[in-house]
Amino acid sequence: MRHFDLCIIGSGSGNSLIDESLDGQRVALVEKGIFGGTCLNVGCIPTKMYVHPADLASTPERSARLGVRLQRESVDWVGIRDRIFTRIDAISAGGEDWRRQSDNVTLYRGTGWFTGEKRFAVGEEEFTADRFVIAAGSRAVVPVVPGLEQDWFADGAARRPAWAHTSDTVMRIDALPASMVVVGGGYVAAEFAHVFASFGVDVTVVVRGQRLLKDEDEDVSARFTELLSRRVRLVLGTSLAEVRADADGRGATVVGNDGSTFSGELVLLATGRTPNADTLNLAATGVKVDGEGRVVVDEYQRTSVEGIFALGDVSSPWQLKHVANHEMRVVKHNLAHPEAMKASDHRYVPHAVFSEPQVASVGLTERQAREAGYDVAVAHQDYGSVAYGWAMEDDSHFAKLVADRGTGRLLGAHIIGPEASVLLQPLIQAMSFGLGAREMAEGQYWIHPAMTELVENALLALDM
Ligand SMILES: Cc1cc2nc3c(=O)[nH]c(=O)nc-3n(C[C@H](O)[C@H](O)[C@H](O)COP(=O)(O)OP(=O)(O)OC[C@H]3O[C@@H](n4cnc5c(N)ncnc54)[C@H](O)[C@@H]3O)c2cc1C
Ligand SMILES: NC(=O)c1ccc[n+]([C@@H]2O[C@H](COP(=O)([O-])OP(=O)(O)OC[C@H]3O[C@@H](n4cnc5c(N)ncnc54)[C@H](O)[C@@H]3O)[C@@H](O)[C@H]2O)c1
Repeated sequence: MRHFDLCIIGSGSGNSLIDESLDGQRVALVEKGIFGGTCLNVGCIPTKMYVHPADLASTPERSARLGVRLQRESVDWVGIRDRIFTRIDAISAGGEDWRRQSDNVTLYRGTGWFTGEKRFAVGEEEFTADRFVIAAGSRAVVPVVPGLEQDWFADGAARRPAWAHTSDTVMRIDALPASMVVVGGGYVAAEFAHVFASFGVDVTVVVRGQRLLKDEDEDVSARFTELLSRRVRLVLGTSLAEVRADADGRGATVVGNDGSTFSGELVLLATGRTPNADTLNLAATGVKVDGEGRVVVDEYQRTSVEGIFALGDVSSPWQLKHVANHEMRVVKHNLAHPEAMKASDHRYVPHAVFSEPQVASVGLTERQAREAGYDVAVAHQDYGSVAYGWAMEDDSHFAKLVADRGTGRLLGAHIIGPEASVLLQPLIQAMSFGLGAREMAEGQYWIHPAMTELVENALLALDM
């Protein structure tokens, strides 16, 4: 049986582990799907390559109130799609070729699973390795309701009806549908609702709760829900009970728990992602999994088995690429320096939702801070209160800061509005490096009249 020094399962963030620090080691890299993983092929990168044209396509909606009347003439879906995937597919193929050519890496293409203690199989081949890194990611969850078959969405499935999609397939459709129903109220629903509504599709979003982006600070989530409802048909408080394919096969009808029905040429299931840990037969090698289906890791990304690490969506409660990348760098260090391991830093993990409007957030919401017992100061600053916001005639967006009067430091920062993901970054920096809110506001120049004055004024508005 073949033996490796290291086996990496998953070519997303796992592929980035391989560099000159592994020269001279025999490495097995196992990948069952498109080379390069979720972010590159079906996640962050293509979605944002659609979001930017969508921002442009929706400009007429925003510019008219400033006296600039524009018209969206047309959206060349096929042109946009092919531009995006010609670029991405080439990166994926190039990355795969590069790995095939490396002297010390053996690329296994297929689904792998553990067959024993540090023993692994891919198809007919079985091998052992001294060390493993489990970087197998997550997959879209398909609700178990009548009318949806789980098999349609399995790897390489051919039977899926043309109307049924998850984020894995919806970006490659042949033509824009006239109408679509999005099920879910999280990141994927928010981003694709923006993309398709901007491109002229009649979008209905069906959410089981009362708000979209329910894990955001309540003020942000409430404002986002209100603003998106101006752009799409938003149906709140309705659980998915059934999906009925239309008789002519050209669409489907989503049925809510109260019997309400919503029809679309396309149905996008945006109902979360689950770790792929359950597909790896981890019990055979003794790696523990928690109640949420995630591989259990400690702060050094070590699993319950010595020499087996895990990183990214398969083990992390944050299903975010910057978290997977951070954990990958930690694992890379810990593989090379077992005597001086580094811990992952999950203190201030930010995220952004690239919808219209954008939302970005880090740290505690106001409710979480109060429940944790802090002496909480809160500042709420409207975009429209600073000079650049006047230029935009903004009346919808804001930044909200949550701080601890005890230490003078920020506990959380939440922004909804244009470039929220960029405006948040200095606040992430302040929290990460322990900079006090007042010091941050007063200890530097803020360019006038840039939008960053929103952050300056929010900091100054904290009553501390
Ligand atoms: C639509 C969408 C948009 C997103 N946008 C953003 C964003 O804007 N910003 C952000 O931070 N995050 C975003 N994410 C999340 C981000 O893509 C993930 O957090 C990240 O890609 C996870 O990386 P990973 O390395 O853990 O897993 P992956 O990149 O998924 O890699 C895991 C790999 O393992 C392979 N694999 C799994 N099981 C096996 C097996 N048994 N045998 C062989 N191979 C196996 C899979 O095929 C896959 O290629 C988005 C996700 C989606 C779905
Ligand atoms: N910009 C980004 O960083 C970005 C973008 C897209 C995805 N992602 C990552 O991918 C993950 C998956 O995104 P997502 O939007 O699918 O998940 P999510 O967890 O953000 O949202 C899932 C939504 O589906 C609803 N839901 C779940 N089960 C349901 C059911 N049976 N019936 C009806 N509704 C149901 C939930 O209430 C929630 O509104 C995110 O958690 C995020 O980490 C990140």
